[in-house]
Amino acid sequence: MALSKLPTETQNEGTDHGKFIANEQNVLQKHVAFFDRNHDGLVYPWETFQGFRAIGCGLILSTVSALLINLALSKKTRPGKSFSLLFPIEVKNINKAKHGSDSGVYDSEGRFVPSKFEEIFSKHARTNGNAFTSDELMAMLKANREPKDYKGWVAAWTEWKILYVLCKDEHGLLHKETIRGVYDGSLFDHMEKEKASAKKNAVV
Ligand code: HEM
Ligand SMILES: [Ca+2]
Repeated sequence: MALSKLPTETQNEGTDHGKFIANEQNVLQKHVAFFDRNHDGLVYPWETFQGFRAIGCGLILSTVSALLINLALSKKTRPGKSFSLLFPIEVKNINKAKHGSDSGVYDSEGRFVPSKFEEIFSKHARTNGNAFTSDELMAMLKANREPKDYKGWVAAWTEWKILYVLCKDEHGLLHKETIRGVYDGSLFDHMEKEKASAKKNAVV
């Protein structure tokens, strides 16, 4: 076998005329690619901010999230590279930014693990089966906690809490299909379109 094209070297390097294309297998790349607003494979803090604004988050949440996410993840996704004051996140290495105390639905390569996805509902969505109440979500977070992994606890709590606040229905339920969409990032596109059309209707 020719060594010049090892799959591990090429699998995350998709580009089309200079545009970064997320790897189909690495679903975590798709989760993050929404925030790479100009598709160059890097998410800068202002792009994280723009992405949060595009899905309807307020100024304060968008600003604080952009600063914290880029400060926390930039170095991890730039192995071997020196510190950058612009705090870019490299989408192709996003699996290196995984933290502890997560659900395990993304594996260490950023792939989506269907059995883990089903497991979070069979174990924790006790009332409805296909949706979480707020209490069930908190119970899941607690169950996922690894001892003394305080950073992981905060990261997981923040991810799930923001998702819950943004996407719960009128009965306070967070649905399975919504959660599926957050894993592959399609939820963000959907929210952006909804927000844009709501704005358009408000103007007309
Ligand atoms: C409103 C925006 C966002 C929401 C609601 C959100 C929500 C989530 C959720 C629910 C998970 C799954 C955690 C688990 O399986 O336990 C997750 C994982 C992850 N997210 Fe986001 N996310 C958002 C934005 C971002 C951004 C901007 C980045 C980075 C640029 C990012 C990077 C990650 C990473 C690296 C993981 C994997 C964590 C792990 O499995 O250890 N997310 N996110
Ligand atoms: Ca970018």
